[in-house]
Amino acid sequence: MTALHDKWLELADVKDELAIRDWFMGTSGNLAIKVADEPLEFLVTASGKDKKKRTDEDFLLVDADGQPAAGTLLKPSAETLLHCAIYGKTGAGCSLHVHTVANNVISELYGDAGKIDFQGQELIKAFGLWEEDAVLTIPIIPNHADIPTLAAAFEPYITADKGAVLIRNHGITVWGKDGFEAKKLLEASEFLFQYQLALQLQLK
Ligand SMILES: CSCCC(=O)C(=O)COP(=O)(O)O
Ligand SMILES: [Zn+2]
Repeated sequence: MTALHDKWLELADVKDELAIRDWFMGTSGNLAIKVADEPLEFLVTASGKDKKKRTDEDFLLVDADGQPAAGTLLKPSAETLLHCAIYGKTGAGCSLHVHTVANNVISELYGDAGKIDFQGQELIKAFGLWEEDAVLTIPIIPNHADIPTLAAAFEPYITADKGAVLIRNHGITVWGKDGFEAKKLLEASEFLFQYQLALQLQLK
């Protein structure tokens, strides 16, 4: 089996699991997985597809600039530049972007603050934060329609091989060393968002 085939299957399996959670509403979301470092090549979801379906045209290989690495009729995700920024700046191997109601509402509630902090929550350990008083900070950036502008706003927050950034009233992008870690961070983030929204309802 080739690295490309292995990585294709790894990303397809992650995609199926996120689809079961209904995290690809209205064709939203995009996923990527690194295939090679030198030169950088990664698989990214084709733009505008129904990501709940599994097909042979779900992903295409792109280069460091997000351009197709081989002749194809498929169009890379409109948000490929964000994945390029992650692989260009870190050793991450997988990056995931989904739109959920919870991540959108949290991004709007905390958008003016530019971040949301989580402390005293067991699930922040998913991000490697094991200390008693540790704080997980998830930055929130504006949702620029122009993707190069969005990628430029996103880039300063790519500071480690794993992380998460909320895009206001749009969605979340997470990255980690492989599909397993990126999915873990995504699920942990969504748990924390849902918890925060449920808690705020109780406090009213
Ligand atoms: C229909 S959702 C608007 C575009 C978007 O935010 C997204 O995540 C999906 O775009 P893609 O080009 O990756 O299909
Ligand atoms: Zn999006």
